[in-house]
Parts: sequence; C-alpha cells; structure tokens
Amino acid sequence: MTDVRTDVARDLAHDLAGGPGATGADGQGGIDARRVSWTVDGRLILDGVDATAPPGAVSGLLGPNGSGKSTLLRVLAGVEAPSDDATRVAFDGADLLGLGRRRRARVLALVEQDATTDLPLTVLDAVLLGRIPHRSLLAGDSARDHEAARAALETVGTSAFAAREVATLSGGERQRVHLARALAQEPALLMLDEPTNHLDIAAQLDTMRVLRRLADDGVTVLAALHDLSLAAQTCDHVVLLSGGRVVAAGDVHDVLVPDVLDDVYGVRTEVLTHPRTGRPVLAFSPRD
Ligand SMILES: Nc1ncnc2c1ncn2[C@@H]1O[C@H](COP(=O)(O)OP(=O)(O)OP(=O)(O)O)[C@@H](O)[C@H]1O
Repeated sequence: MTDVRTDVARDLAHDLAGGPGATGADGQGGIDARRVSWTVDGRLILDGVDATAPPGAVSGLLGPNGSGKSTLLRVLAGVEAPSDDATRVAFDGADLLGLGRRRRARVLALVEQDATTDLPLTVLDAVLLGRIPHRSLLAGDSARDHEAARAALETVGTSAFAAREVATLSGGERQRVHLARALAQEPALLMLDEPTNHLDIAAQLDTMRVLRRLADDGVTVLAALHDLSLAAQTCDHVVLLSGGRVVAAGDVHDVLVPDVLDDVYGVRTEVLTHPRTGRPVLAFSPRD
C-alpha cells in the first residue's frame, strides 16, 4: 500500500490545530493522551493515564490481564467516554474526543479483540464496511471503495477469501479480515487490540510487518499486545500498564527490563539479546 495517511486526516489536523505538522502539548505528533480516567460501577479502571504513541512508529500497549489495555484503547477511540473532565486526547494536535463520530471514523480505526461479524457477509463486503466513513450517506460503493478494499485484502494476504462468507473462516483468517477492514478505512491512526490473537507465528510476524509498513507510511499505530517478546522485536515504543496506571513507557530496551517486568507480572525475567536484531528477547520463569 502507498500512503494511507489520508487527505482527510491532514485537513483535520490543519483545521483544528492550525496547520500541517501540528503537534500535541508536548511538541509531538501522534497520540498524546493526558489524565485518561475511566470508572465503572464505582471502580476506577484507568487512573489518570498519560500515554503517547509517536507518529510513524509502532507503539505497543502492554500489561497483565485486566490492567486496562482494552479500556484505554476504547476511550482513546471514543467508544467509551472518559469519566474525568480533565482527560485530554490529542492526535496530531487535534482534540480527538471533540470530533463528531463520523469525522473521528475518518481519522481512526479500532480493531477490537475477537471482533465478530454476525451478519452473513462475504469477506469483500465486510471489508467494504470500512469505507462507510468515506462515503456520503446514501451513496453506494464507488470504484475507489472497491480499490481500497481489494488493496487491503491483498495487504493482509486474504484476497483468495474475498467471496467467502466471513462466518466460514478460521479464527486466524477472520482476524486478518478485521485488519483488512481497518486498512480499507485508510486511517491516520490505527489502534488494535491483540491483533496477533489466533495467529500462527508466521502470520503474527506478517501482521506486525503490515503494521510496520503502515507506520513507515506515516500512520500512528498503537497495538495492545500480550506477547512481550513479539513487542520487543517489533515495537518502537511501548507503554506498560498495571492496575490502570502507566508503570513505564519508552524504548523497548528501557521498559522491558527484569526489575520492571518482575514487579508487574510477578515472574522472573531474563533478558537476552536477539543475535540478529540486537533487540531484547525475554525468557520467563516462575518466581522462586
Ligand atoms: N464494562 C465493564 N464493566 C465492568 N468491569 C469492566 C468493564 N470493562 C472493563 N472492566 C474491567 O476493567 C478491567 C480492565 O479491563 P480491560 O479489558 O481493559 O483489561 P485488559 O488489560 O485489556 O485485559 P486482557 O489482557 O485480559 O484483555 C478489568 O478488571 C475488567 O474486568
């Protein structure tokens, strides 16, 4: 795929933040989220999270089960409203949460964990749903929509399934179709919740390669990941959550270190060095 950072997103940053290359409060583009809080049933699930995801980078959102990764993605995407008025989410300097739904859908795509498609849709039709934010209300699919959907299917290696019903696909195949739908949306900001779930190791690396190419094209990518070694090999920047708070954030070499991981996950961590990439490879054992 070529440049998927859409004109719409560029216009948006221009409209809302005073020109191209607009930046967030800390002088960075990409996501700049401040004091993100979310409460449910009187329980504070996200407790004043500050998190960034730089543009042109693959950022990993890490943390144990229940630490708040999915919730943070949902709040950043506007699916859940923050529970604190102090919450601010800037994207390339624009107030992301202040946008109307339709405009937001032209800027960001969220691929949720175990997303389902209950409708009896073919794969191509499911991917074409990603084009809805780009169409006028009553218009049908245009040639451009089909071009974007076919390109997305090609990118994730699922062109051969285009005519199949989504319900007939395996879990891993379906996972890739959900990614294709998000790519067809041509977002400037792509957020994914466990995008490598259900995938074999080759497909996991393929997915991370797709995310890398998007980031190289200027898309801001933020993915919740459980596999810390995969994150270490593929992310430029990571944010580590625990109990709804950010414990550490930054380069994988600085964040994925024994003291921090032992503490957050309650395990013993050894950090090795990948012989080819020089990146951290993590080995875990139970705490004695
Ligand atoms: N709608 C809800 N009602 C009640 N509790 C919720 C709701 N949504 C999330 N939670 C709770 O908030 C906490 C964080 O959940 P979240 O799904 O964000 O964690 P996570 O880090 O994505 O976990 P996992 O790695 O297991 O997917 C959990 O304790 C969860 O039970």
